[in-house]
Amino acid sequence: MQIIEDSLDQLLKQVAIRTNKVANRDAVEKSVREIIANVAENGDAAIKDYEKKFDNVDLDSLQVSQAQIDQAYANTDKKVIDALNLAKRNITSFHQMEVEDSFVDAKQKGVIRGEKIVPLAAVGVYVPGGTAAYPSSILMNVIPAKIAGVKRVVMVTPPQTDGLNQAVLAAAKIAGVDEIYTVGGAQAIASLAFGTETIPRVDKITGPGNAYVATAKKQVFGQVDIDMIAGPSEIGVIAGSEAVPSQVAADLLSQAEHDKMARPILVTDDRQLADNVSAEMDRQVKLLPRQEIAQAAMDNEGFIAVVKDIDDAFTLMNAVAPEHLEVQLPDAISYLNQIQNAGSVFLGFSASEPVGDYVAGPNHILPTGGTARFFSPLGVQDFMKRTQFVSYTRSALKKEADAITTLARVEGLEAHARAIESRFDSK
Ligand SMILES: NC(=O)c1ccc[n+]([C@@H]2O[C@H](COP(=O)([O-])OP(=O)(O)OC[C@H]3O[C@@H](n4cnc5c(N)ncnc54)[C@H](O)[C@@H]3O)[C@@H](O)[C@H]2O)c1
Ligand SMILES: N[C@H](CO)Cc1c[nH]c[nH+]1
Ligand SMILES: [Zn+2]
Repeated sequence: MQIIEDSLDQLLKQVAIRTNKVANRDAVEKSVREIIANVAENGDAAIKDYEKKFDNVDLDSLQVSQAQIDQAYANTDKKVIDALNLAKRNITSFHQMEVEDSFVDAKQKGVIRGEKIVPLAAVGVYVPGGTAAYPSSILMNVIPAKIAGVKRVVMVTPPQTDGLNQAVLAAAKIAGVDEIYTVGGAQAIASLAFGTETIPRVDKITGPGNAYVATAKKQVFGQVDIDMIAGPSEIGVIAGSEAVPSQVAADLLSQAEHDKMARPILVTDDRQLADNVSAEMDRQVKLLPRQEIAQAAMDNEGFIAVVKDIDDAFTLMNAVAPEHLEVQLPDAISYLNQIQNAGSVFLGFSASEPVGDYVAGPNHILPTGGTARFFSPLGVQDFMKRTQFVSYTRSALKKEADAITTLARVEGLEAHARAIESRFDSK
């Protein structure tokens, strides 16, 4: 990967240029807009056309039957089922800690105030499936939704030319998905946002995907809620001279292999480590089955930055705001409060990123493209909404009536003031 060694100011400028490339984004946005409009107008027929065009599959039916799901579960290797169940246990125990409670406050005489938290009624979860299958992303999407209490979890995933992926269907059964439709890309997002003859319209769409999926979610936001922009994977590693080059390289490649647009970044204060990691990546990438994808990500999106010291490394990484951040430094946990922007953080030499992809328990559906500045990991809160309520007795209202009517008249809203005063008119 390209190594850049410069002052912090220059490196910050480079990061801004690299992470704000618009050329590619414009082309994707245009084609996604067309796909969404076509699906909104032509429903299932448009979906089937796109599935032929992009995934090379002729679809008769879009929905997967319960019998197909049960059969897939029976076909799946017990070792895979056991691993999925272990992941499920850890994801469940972690996400149960996120549950928030409703509250009621009755401290003021005659006034009751509160906030009621309810699950969303129907959500659509996107499970990627273009160049790899993602059973783990089903668990990450669906377990928090079910903990929240969502009744209708609708899963969409691209169809495959060689039939449905059996581990994906098995994971859907383990996670408790309610309905599955084989549709992918922007057309899947459009179908969940607008509804078609077969696919129900949902209240919110969650889940990761490639640039087409992430862009489509952005475009349908408002018609439907979305969780975040969870696009092509990213890994930032901050490492010093104590890190092992072959391990740093392996971790960077673990995310590079997701997508040609994935982004592996190393920031270090040690030029020798930078050279060694670069050489290791060149060696290791040739040994990977997904070499072509990982190499493209390294060439197009990846870089190694050499900074003056570790404080500068954190400043630069906070500007990148990576989806995943590994801190490969001694006493890594002591750096936690230097991290402002990252989707998920992996502390220490053994916390290799894939531990979080599969089993640790925190969610692996995470913000990308610099959006970790303001988005959070997917969680139980994403599947719940809040409604607030108040109740006043007449005498409690009387005490505050003057303040209400004063504020209403300051805003020129006479009807508001009279609504309050009508409670005290003598008739
Ligand atoms: N950020 C996260 O939390 C997270 C988690 C897991 C995976 N991911 C990312 O998910 C992505 C998975 O990507 P994938 O491609 O394997 O599967 P995907 O399901 O996201 O995308 C496949 C779909 O893309 C559409 N598509 C492909 N080329 C197109 C084109 N030229 N025009 C219009 N549509 C087109 C097709 O409809 C296809 O069904 C990767 O980028 C990976 O890094 C991100
Ligand atoms: N690293 C991905 C999130 O960017 C999640 C994943 C699923 N399977 C393997 N990895
Ligand atoms: Zn991964």
